[in-house]
Amino acid sequence: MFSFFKKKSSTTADETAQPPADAAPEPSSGQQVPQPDPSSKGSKGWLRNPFASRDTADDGAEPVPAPATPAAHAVTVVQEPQAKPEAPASEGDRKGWMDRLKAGLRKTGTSISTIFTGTKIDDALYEELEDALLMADTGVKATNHLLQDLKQRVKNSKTTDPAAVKALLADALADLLKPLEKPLAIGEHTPTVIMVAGVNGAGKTTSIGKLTKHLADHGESVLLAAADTFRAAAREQLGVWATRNTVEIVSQDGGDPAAVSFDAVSAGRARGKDVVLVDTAGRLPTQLHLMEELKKIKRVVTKADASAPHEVLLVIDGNTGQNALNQVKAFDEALQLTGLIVTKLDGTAKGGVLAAIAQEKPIPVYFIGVGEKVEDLETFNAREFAQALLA
Ligand SMILES: Nc1nc2c(ncn2[C@@H]2O[C@H](COP(=O)(O)OP(=O)(O)OP(=O)(O)O)[C@@H](O)[C@H]2O)c(=O)[nH]1
Repeated sequence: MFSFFKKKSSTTADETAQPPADAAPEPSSGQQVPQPDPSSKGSKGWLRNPFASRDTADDGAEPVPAPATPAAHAVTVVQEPQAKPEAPASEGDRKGWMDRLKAGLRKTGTSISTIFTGTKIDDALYEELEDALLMADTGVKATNHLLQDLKQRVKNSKTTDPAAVKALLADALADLLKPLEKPLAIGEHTPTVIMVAGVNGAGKTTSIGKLTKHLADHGESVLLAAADTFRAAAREQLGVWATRNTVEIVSQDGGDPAAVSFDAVSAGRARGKDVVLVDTAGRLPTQLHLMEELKKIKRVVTKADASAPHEVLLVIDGNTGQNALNQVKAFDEALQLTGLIVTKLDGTAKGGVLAAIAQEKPIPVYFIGVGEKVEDLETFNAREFAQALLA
């Protein structure tokens, strides 16, 4: 069931001809780095990159962009995705995921579901529902929208059974969430560069790891950029995922995260990778200098590849409820987000935040996480989510 769309590459013959001459600078003397294996697709072990030693790393200046081939700047023609998700899931996978999703969302859903156990549809029921939705961090706007929509549906259906109202609420919720449903598309660009941001501990590295596994399992070549240069543990954590999935990683102790990102994207181009995933350090939107640093990473990625980043994802922790909506707004203003990953929906009573996002800042939710295991990250489906929430 985990899926992404593989678009046809719009890369021209010229683009694929040769990487820019300086896209793969030599490591500085003294640095111990293995050389990349050009035939690394499917090779064993991951290769520490030889690109992390650019002298642009710590001088504060933005790295000089690699001179791209003329064709690399050509306008890319978007081709229709081959509208079939990779790796259709078996029925067993699907059932397993729905069970995990239901179990994960139980805390949010229980308080809403119990409202429909009475015998009458009256003002008291709607008031209780309003409270429950607000408690689930659905937010005032989305709660009002859902109540209005639900009352209309109840009127149209002429039902007098509270249990039927629950099913109508699931429909209203699914319709509200529908605009958030969008698959991650890769393959239109080589590589597809995905930058990942979020506050500390939101689940960025874990989600990147899970995503890497899914992509690698589907034969996509992935290169990871450990652009969290502050925290050694974060780099190590990403390194573990790289090892586990036998993908390459560009990593550097300290230094400038923008330089690491530049090197990774340049390496990704030079080595013809399908996907480059850039893991950035956690930060709060109120830490303005760190938000400026994120903007710089994005600018510098564009210098390495004029069309990149192709996706800018924000990872949000579902437990943070309404605050997650504020994060979406703030990070979007800084980075112009293209998608979200919502983690830790397991065990939270605040799963309603997705409705608030749909109502106030409908940025696509590519994936949701309901646990720490690799199979606990899945594509977002509005109807499934609404059904699981009110199960
Ligand atoms: N329960 C649960 N835990 C999760 C989920 N996703 C991530 N985690 C856990 O959340 C914790 C933080 O995850 P990280 O991936 O390290 O978060 P991060 O955003 O990279 O953290 P920083 O690099 O410090 O900003 C880890 O213990 C993960 O196992 C999820 O969907 N559910």
